[in-house]
Amino acid sequence: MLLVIDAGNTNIVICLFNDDTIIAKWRIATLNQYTEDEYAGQILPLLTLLNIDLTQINGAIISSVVRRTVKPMSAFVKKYLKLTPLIAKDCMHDVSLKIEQPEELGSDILANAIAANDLAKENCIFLDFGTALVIGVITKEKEFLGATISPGIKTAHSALISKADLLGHTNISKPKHILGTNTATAISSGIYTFYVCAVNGILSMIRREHERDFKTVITGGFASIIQNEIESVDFYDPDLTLKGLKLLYDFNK
Ligand SMILES: Nc1ncnc2c1ncn2[C@@H]1O[C@H](COP(=O)(O)OP(=O)(O)O)[C@@H](O)[C@H]1O
Ligand SMILES: CC(C)(COP(=O)(O)O)[C@@H](O)C(=O)NCCC(=O)O
Ligand SMILES: [K+]
Repeated sequence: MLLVIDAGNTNIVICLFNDDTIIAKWRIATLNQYTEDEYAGQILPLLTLLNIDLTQINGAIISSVVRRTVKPMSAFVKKYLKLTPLIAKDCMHDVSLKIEQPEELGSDILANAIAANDLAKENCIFLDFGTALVIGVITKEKEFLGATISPGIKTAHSALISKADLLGHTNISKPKHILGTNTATAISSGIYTFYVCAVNGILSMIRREHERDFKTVITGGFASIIQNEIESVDFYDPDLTLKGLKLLYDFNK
């Protein structure tokens, strides 16, 4: 079994692949400066709950866009699973990065690109609705052309309410009417509608700039609330990043 760890800015997702199938997946908050033993305290009970025999885990890969998590996560895998994990950022891959500073590219974005290419087998735009909203492009020939990085839905919402004295927390969901009739429904509609328009706008601008068609693949914690409003989503895969990391692992093992 392969252990895949994807540390994002909000959640660390931990999953187990048995061959190509995800047999378990857990999310923990990306909090604090944890030690390897604290990660063990969080993760080992989850494995035990499912009666996972630790000796059956024979590989591990870690992707992190949160620098402070890399060392202790890696130390956790070494100490408790007796494995040396691959670090996604240091892995070889066959994507041609048409960008100025390849070393800057988040390994979650690279993983998404690899999985989107594998899934769509065509020129593809992938959208990841996490802490950030990342919209990237990978061609059929595995050229990564670049991305847009915007505030994610919750990030934009938090920024708004932290700056506005009279605004409080609201759930973001598809509004019944565009015009809210109280503060909560006005914010909910405002954030939701803003993202729907922005995403559809960015998609059509990418298509126009590149004068070709693209399949679209969406993922990330907030993808499910917005997917029906995005014009022509070809694939919704909540596990896109994890699957990309598995492909990266296979390429490097
Ligand atoms: N399975 C889920 N169901 C519903 N909401 C989710 C789920 N996973 C994540 N979220 C929400 O999405 C947000 C962040 O998504 P995620 O893609 O995990 O972010 P990041 O990769 O930046 O850590 C979280 O704040 C959480 O509220
Ligand atoms: C863009 C991101 C913040 C997305 O993070 P996430 O929303 O998954 O937590 C992350 O991929 C990152 O820090 N990337 C480095 C910059 C770059 O990829 O160009
Ligand atoms: K992510």
